This record gives sequence, C-alpha cells and structure tokens, in this order.
Amino acid sequence: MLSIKNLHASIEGKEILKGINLEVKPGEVHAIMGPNGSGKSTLASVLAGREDYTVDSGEITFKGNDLLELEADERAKEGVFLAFQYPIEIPGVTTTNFMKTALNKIREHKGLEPLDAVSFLKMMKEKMKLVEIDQALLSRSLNEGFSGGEKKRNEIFQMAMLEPTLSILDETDSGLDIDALRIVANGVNKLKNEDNATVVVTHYQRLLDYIVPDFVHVLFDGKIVKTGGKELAHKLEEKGYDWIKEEAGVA
Ligand SMILES: Nc1ncnc2c1ncn2[C@@H]1O[C@H](COP(=O)(O)OP(=O)(O)OP(=O)(O)O)[C@@H](O)[C@H]1O
Repeated sequence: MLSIKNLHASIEGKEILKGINLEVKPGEVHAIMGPNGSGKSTLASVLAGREDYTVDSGEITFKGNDLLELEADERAKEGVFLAFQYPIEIPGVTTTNFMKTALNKIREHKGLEPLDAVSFLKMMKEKMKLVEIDQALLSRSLNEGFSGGEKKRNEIFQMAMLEPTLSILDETDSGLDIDALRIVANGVNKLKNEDNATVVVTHYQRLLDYIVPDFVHVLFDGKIVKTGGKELAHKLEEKGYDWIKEEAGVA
C-alpha cells in the first residue's frame, strides 16, 4: 500500500531524513518511535505533503502511484488521512458542516454522488457511537475552544467518517493524557480492517499497550535503525535508546 524507498528530506537546507525505507501493507499497524529530534514528525509531515519540507531524493508510492506528485488535498482524496491535517479552528463552521464538505469532496473524487442529508446524518450517528463523541461537540465551530482531548476525539471522529486507506497519526508532542491515549487507541482499533493501515508516531509505549502494533520502527538521526514487533516498544521503555544506538553503530 505504502512504499518508502531511500527517502531523503530536508528543511531550510538541513537534512533531516537520511534514507528511510518502509513498507506498509493493508491490515497493518506500524509504530514509529525514536528519541527527540530523530525525524519522526518530519516523516509524518513529508507524508502529509507539508510544503515547508523538501524531498531531496527517494520515492514514496501509495497504492502504486507516486505520492510525491500529489498536493496535500489530493492525497486526502486518494485515501490518506493525516491526523494533524485539520487542527485549524474555523469560527462559524461547525464540525458537522466541515465533515459533510470533506466527505463529499472524497466521494466526488471517487465518482460517487454526494450523500443526501438523511444518509449523512445516519452515518454521523453510527460513527459518533463508534468513537463515543458527544453530539454537542459536533455542533460547535470546528476546534474552536476545544480542549486537547476534545480535539483528539474530533480527529478520530474525522478519521471514522472519511474511512481512509492509510491513516498517519502524529502523537509525538500532543501532550496526550491517559484519556486521550485511550481515545486514539480505541479509535485505531475499532477502525482497523484488512484493507486499511495505520502509521502512528509516538513517544509513548503506553499507547502501544492499547493499540498493539504489528511493527515498531526506531528512528534515529533520520534513519530507521531497528524494526521489531510490539516487544521492541517494551524493551525501549525498559532500557531507553542507548542500546539501540550501540547496536546500530550510531552511538
Ligand atoms: N523549521 C525547522 N527549521 C530547522 N530545523 C528544524 C525545523 N523543523 C524541524 N527541525 C529539526 O529537524 C529535526 C527533526 O525534527 P522532528 O520534529 O522531525 O523530530 P521528532 O523525532 O519528531 O522529535 P520529537 O520527538 O522531539 O518530537 C530536529 O533536529 C529539529 O530541530
């Protein structure tokens, strides 16, 4: 589904990603961990198509197409969901209206008719139940005055509504409390199926107690220096990152 080959990327002339290789198949959950400044958020931002990052070399293909050719909104229409793509506050636009527009844009791209009001409301109700979000939140202006946890819940709700093929969640510095951790984890678990995949960037081994990734990758100085299963996250929690640096010869 997603294939990253020898990806090098920089910001303001500084090379951050120094040869990333990653293969994500349908049905898989991948966790990206690593010390501060190793490039985790940069990787998520490059996948999102954020303009301040320059891809210097390498390839990213998504469902066989060149992802780097696509603008951020085109990536969304192709089924890539980036959790921090819509954190903006939009006064006067309710989450409900925002979701309706976003959803119908994706449907239009797929050659489908826009959802009528009744079907849209039915879908909203189903997904609200799934991610346990309060109706009141959806009637408020998008993200305006939302607490951190409410923003998180809203993000997972957006993910549920848009039914993406690939979700990229950057939880690195979002100050998740234990409830927000559960919201993210439950959302990912409930939305997981054999046709979609999730890449979650995290510092928290705790998050992975709830999500259970198929693969854990450790990023260090712009490269994936180790890949393992969920037990690798436990080992990191216990031992820190030094042993990995030594093992990878990058200490
Ligand atoms: N706008 C920028 N200008 C210069 N350097 C930047 C910029 N944005 C990021 N960097 C640098 O890129 C490196 C990687 O940052 P990134 O945010 O990807 O790391 P991270 O692994 O997500 O870190 P953390 O765990 O602390 O969130 C850091 O050294 C950071 O200072």
